[in-house]
Amino acid sequence: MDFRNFCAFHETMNSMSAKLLELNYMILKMIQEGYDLPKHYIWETEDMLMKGAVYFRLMRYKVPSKENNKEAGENGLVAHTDKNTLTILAQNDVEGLEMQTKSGKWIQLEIPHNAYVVIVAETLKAWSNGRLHAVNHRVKMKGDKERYSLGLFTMPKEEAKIEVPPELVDGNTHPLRYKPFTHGDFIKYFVSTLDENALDAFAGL
Ligand SMILES: O=C(O)CCC(=O)C(=O)O
Ligand SMILES: [Fe+2]
Repeated sequence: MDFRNFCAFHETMNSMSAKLLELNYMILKMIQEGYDLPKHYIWETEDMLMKGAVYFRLMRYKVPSKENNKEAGENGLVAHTDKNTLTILAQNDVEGLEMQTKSGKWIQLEIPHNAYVVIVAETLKAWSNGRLHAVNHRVKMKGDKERYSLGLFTMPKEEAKIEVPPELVDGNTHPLRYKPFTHGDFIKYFVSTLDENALDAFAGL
């Protein structure tokens, strides 16, 4: 890539990440409005859930080799839940992203051209008192085309205390599921255990 092309590419990536970040904030706001939370939460929750690092990643998935192809295409990304707040993904028109239903079945997404996928991550699940589901997902490559995806991942600050708003707690239908925790402690615990259910360690009172 020559320098001029590189600058144009850089500019496109910058304006795309800015737009996706805006969309990320907009979705969070819609979630809060959907729960009918008092207005002051909009700022407080943004501060709690969105003011840390923002990662914008381009991912490349190679065409599976012949041997792997025979074994139903093991290339891709292992099953996981995201550990940030909200993830927004875009892809070139090569499918491969799969989501696991609550009953354990894997479904391959058919993502329309130019569409985005929004994934609720673990911290947002905790904040919502488990009302929002952080879906288990993976990438399985099968065909003969490379797949590219672009992801924007928003995260709380390390020291941000994740607390369920009292409005989302209801003794009968939604008792408090997570004690307040800092995002840094959650990530430290996850990195040291690599336990996909790390959030459970912050459950209970
Ligand atoms: O590439 C994709 O579609 C998914 C990527 C992903 O799940 C991740 O990076 O956490
Ligand atoms: Fe993910």
